[in-house]
Amino acid sequence: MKVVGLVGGVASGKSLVAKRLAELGGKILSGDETGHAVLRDPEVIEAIRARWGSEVLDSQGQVDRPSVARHVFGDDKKEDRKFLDQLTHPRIKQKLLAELEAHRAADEKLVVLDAALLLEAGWRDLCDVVLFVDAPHEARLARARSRGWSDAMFAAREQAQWPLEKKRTHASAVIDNSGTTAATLQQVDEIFDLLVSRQCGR
Ligand SMILES: CC(C)(COP(=O)(O)OP(=O)(O)OC[C@H]1O[C@@H](n2cnc3c(N)ncnc32)[C@H](O)[C@@H]1O)[C@@H](O)C(=O)NCCC(=O)NCCS
Ligand SMILES: Nc1ncnc2c1ncn2[C@@H]1O[C@H](COP(=O)(O)OP(=O)(O)OP(=O)(O)O)[C@@H](O)[C@H]1O
Repeated sequence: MKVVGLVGGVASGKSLVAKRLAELGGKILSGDETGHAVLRDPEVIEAIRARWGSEVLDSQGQVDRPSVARHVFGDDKKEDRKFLDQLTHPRIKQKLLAELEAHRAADEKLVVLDAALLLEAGWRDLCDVVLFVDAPHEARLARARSRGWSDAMFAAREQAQWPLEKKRTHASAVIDNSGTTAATLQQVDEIFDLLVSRQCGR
């Protein structure tokens, strides 16, 4: 089984690449979705309530993510972000490991780990290869706007991550998503062929 990690800037196209790899037979693990599951853990909810108060919980007692986001993204919020990362990242890794083991047991050929913070969180060792999805700042900003993010939200999340050049140097290959989606999907197909098909004896 090959595990492919996807990294890149905010709104660079990681989900687009992941979706194509899934169409080609890969199984997707999402760092964001696994993080959301961790926020439903009662121990995590209690730690969050103790730090920021009941106002970050909704009427069902679940974590209200936009409220937590306001506490952790921003230049002056490093300590709060560190708190959240230390609370969630080990639990996310544990879940990812369990899912990887289940896929290995089912003899899956390819698993895709779509996780913006894969490198920052120290999950590189879960992957055989890491692909960096590249797109210019302006395109990413425009794509983020079209999914409802303000420019401030975009900048604050970007600043909370490694600089893109640093991410790129830790990747095994780069996918250029500065053009049409068709051009990107073509690159994904080629990489998939290298990763899986040829090794399966075709
Ligand atoms: C802060 C939270 C509550 C905001 O939730 P929200 O629904 O608005 O965002 P979502 O989880 O979908 O993440 C969207 C993007 O934000 C960025 N992001 C999320 N968490 C972080 C972080 N701790 N540091 C830097 N960037 C982050 C990533 O680019 C991610 O792809 C949530 O992201 C969270 O619990 N983060 C900590 C866990 C984590 O690191 N998750 C990402 C794993 S890849
Ligand atoms: N080549 C492209 N041309 C036009 N739109 C694109 C292209 N690639 C991605 N998009 C659009 O840009 C947005 C962001 O893409 P996507 O969700 O794949 O990025 P992401 O890296 O997974 O984002 P994040 O991790 O920040 O959630 C989506 O709305 C997607 O449809």
